[in-house]
Amino acid sequence: MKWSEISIHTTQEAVEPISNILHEAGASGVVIEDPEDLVKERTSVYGEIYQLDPNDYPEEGVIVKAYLPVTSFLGETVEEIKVGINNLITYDIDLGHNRVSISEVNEEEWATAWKKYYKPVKISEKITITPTWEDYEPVSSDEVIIELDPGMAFGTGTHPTTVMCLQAIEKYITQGDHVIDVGTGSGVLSIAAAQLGAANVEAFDLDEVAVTSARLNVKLNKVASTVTVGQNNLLEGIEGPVDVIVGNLLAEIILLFVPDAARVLKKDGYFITSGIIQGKKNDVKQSLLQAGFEIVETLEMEDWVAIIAKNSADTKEG
Ligand SMILES: C[S@@+](CC[C@H](N)C(=O)[O-])C[C@H]1O[C@@H](n2cnc3c(N)ncnc32)[C@H](O)[C@@H]1O
Repeated sequence: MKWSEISIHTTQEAVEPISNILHEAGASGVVIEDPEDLVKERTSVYGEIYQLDPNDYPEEGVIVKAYLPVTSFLGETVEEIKVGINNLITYDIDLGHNRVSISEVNEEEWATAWKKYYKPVKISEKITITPTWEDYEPVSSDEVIIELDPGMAFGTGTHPTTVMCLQAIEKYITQGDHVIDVGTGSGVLSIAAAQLGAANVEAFDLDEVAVTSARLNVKLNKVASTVTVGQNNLLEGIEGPVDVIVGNLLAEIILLFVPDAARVLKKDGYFITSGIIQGKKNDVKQSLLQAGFEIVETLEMEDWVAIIAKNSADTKEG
């Protein structure tokens, strides 16, 4: 099959919404070329992304690439993508150069294009994420290794919003917890929660591709007895009480389900939210406080913010 590579030169802030648009348009995965990856402070403390070639990266801005099968609808799909990206301006998202280019690649190039970017990465004190094709040997006995096939849904584990969620999961989840993961993508956060001792994890995503991908990754990591994956819109129709809710979604989407999170969480349960750009941090904080949450920690990485909030209100169920 022939593949077309769509490449968008944009900003760090726009990477996540553009990735979502590409997924919605049928891209089976997204590659992010961010020059900051070449100089990340992770190198000494939290491992490194090996063998990155500076020639693959832009001098400034970020390049987001995705691969679309060449069909007779390709022209329309590309137009839809461009319109979707331009609409992001209405959410105050800086698009930078916003240069979109298309080129054709063959199947072989497509397969290797992926592999060159994904290497084992140590994300936090305990968690290392490794792509399925790498043979990774644990360095210590308590290391938590998550194997992911990143080619299918959002969540290679290395995006700053995911990294902060994983660090918060490691800190706030305790043995036996019941956890809900809203917008599971590749399932990475649910797998981490299960491996760190959660007794029960419910993972939800609106996108069918993500549900399939998360199920596959859950099986691959042998946590299917703890993690169930289902298609659902946010927390609609979900009952608690649970100990922890994690949601790595854009601020605009988090704001839609803050009251539901308070309803479903136990008193003193944690709501780990990420995917928030700096400019939207206070809106999310205010909404959390209004719903009866107490803010216990705010994490920041690049332009992104994660907020960990504790439910001070009693739930109906709990
Ligand atoms: C930024 S990705 C996060 C993926 C993964 N949890 C991670 O941290 O890497 C957001 C995910 O939320 C999903 N999503 C978006 N809107 C949603 C909704 N209304 N209900 C459930 N999932 C949604 C998207 O399909 C996508 O998989």
